[in-house]
Amino acid sequence: MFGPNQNQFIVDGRRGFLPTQDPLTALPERFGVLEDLLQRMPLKLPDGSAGLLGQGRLGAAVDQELPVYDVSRETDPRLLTALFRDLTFLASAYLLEPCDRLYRQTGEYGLGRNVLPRAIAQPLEVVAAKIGAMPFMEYAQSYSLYNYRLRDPSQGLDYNNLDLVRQFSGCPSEHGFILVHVAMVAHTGPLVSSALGVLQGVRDQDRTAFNASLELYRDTMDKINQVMETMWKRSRAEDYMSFRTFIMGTKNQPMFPNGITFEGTPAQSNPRFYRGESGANDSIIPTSDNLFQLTAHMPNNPLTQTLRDFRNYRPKNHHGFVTHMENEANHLRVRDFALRDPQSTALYLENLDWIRAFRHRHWMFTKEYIIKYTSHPVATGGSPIVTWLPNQLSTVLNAINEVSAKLPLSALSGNYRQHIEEIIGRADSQKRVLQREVRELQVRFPNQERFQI
Ligand code: HEM
Repeated sequence: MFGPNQNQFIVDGRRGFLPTQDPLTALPERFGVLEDLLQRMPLKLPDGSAGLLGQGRLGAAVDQELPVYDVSRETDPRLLTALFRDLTFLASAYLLEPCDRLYRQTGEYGLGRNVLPRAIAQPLEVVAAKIGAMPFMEYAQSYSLYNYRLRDPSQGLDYNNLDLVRQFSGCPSEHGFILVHVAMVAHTGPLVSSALGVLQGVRDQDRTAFNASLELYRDTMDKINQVMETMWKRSRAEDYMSFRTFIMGTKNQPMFPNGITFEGTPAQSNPRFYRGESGANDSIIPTSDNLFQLTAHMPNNPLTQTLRDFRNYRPKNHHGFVTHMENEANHLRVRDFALRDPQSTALYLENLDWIRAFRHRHWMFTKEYIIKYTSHPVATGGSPIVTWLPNQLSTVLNAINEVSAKLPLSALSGNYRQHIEEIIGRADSQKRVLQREVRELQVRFPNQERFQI
């Protein structure tokens, strides 16, 4: 177990990056008005009628109905995380409701509300401080990993047994989008244990144990990628823009040129700028980047600084684990240890290939779900839409190229050698395609931060 404390997110070989207990799905009665507003909030309600967002009445309903809850005496970590989830959902709906309405009429976002009212701001600030989060919607503790319920509690965390707790839109594609993330993260127990095993293998200079952990990491990444592939059918590309507005942040976003203020809080006059909800706050890829020392090979540019900034938007223990991976892998020189043996080098390459597969599929998602439909230049997390993801994808492609140059292919046997050759060839051709795509997209999105692939 890594970093035990009161937090709902522990990081261990059992639950991986999921919360240690399944989320609290409804608030206690004393928070009845908040629960009721959230039930009435979605664009479309389960009976097909328009909810508060669908009627454009969410802001007014919050202003008229929501009391200023005193949460200062709440100590139950499960309730605190549920309150954080629920207040951040309401905050984002409140701030972005005007953008959603305008986007649906004109395709433009206009301006969001720039003041978070006291009834949301005050308890949110308190709850966020208690769980060690920024007071804004995030991937793990609100939108995604703390937003599922088990249909049948006696069954496991399979996608078909999952349902949402909170939603903005209420459409099936929103359900699929969020829960595919959860179903992927449900496989991260072995990812965490094998990552620790890789480090231990180097520490003990135990080649057999090192290779066995690399194999488990590879096989787990394979499973995670298989679940990721189901996104295409579980969340339709043409629906994504209809619920994406609500997960935008206030940092680098033209809808919030002066940030937002939190009414009735000690720092009320300070404008706040927060990154929006994004899969970039998931910990699978940062763990992989760090374990395989890819982060150390990222170019020194503003895009890589953005990658670092994203790492602050996650539960404290996720952050601690990801940082531990980076420090230990660099200290132990995982890559050098792998390169001293052909079998380890091949396994290391296979792992790089799964990171490539993840990022390549992800780049396809971004083109098909977003870039096809909008010229808005900033992604929900505040990164430039056409250059940030390629910055990292090209780092992986380059690493495959560099590592493969050091692998004596003749040391590998028949079919396995062929498999590794395919990995090398694919990375090479994807790099050329990516170079061309980014060049072309930069014409349509001229002000993106530039970089060299
Ligand atoms: C329709 C599906 C998806 C779309 C359109 C999408 C879109 C994006 C975009 C635009 C970014 C850029 C960061 C930002 O928000 O500013 C991003 C980052 C990221 N997303 Fe997604 N995403 C999708 C699904 C997923 C899934 C299922 C995962 C699984 C955990 C995921 C994990 C990530 C990661 C790890 C990053 C950072 C990538 C990197 O470090 O290179 N995404 N996503």
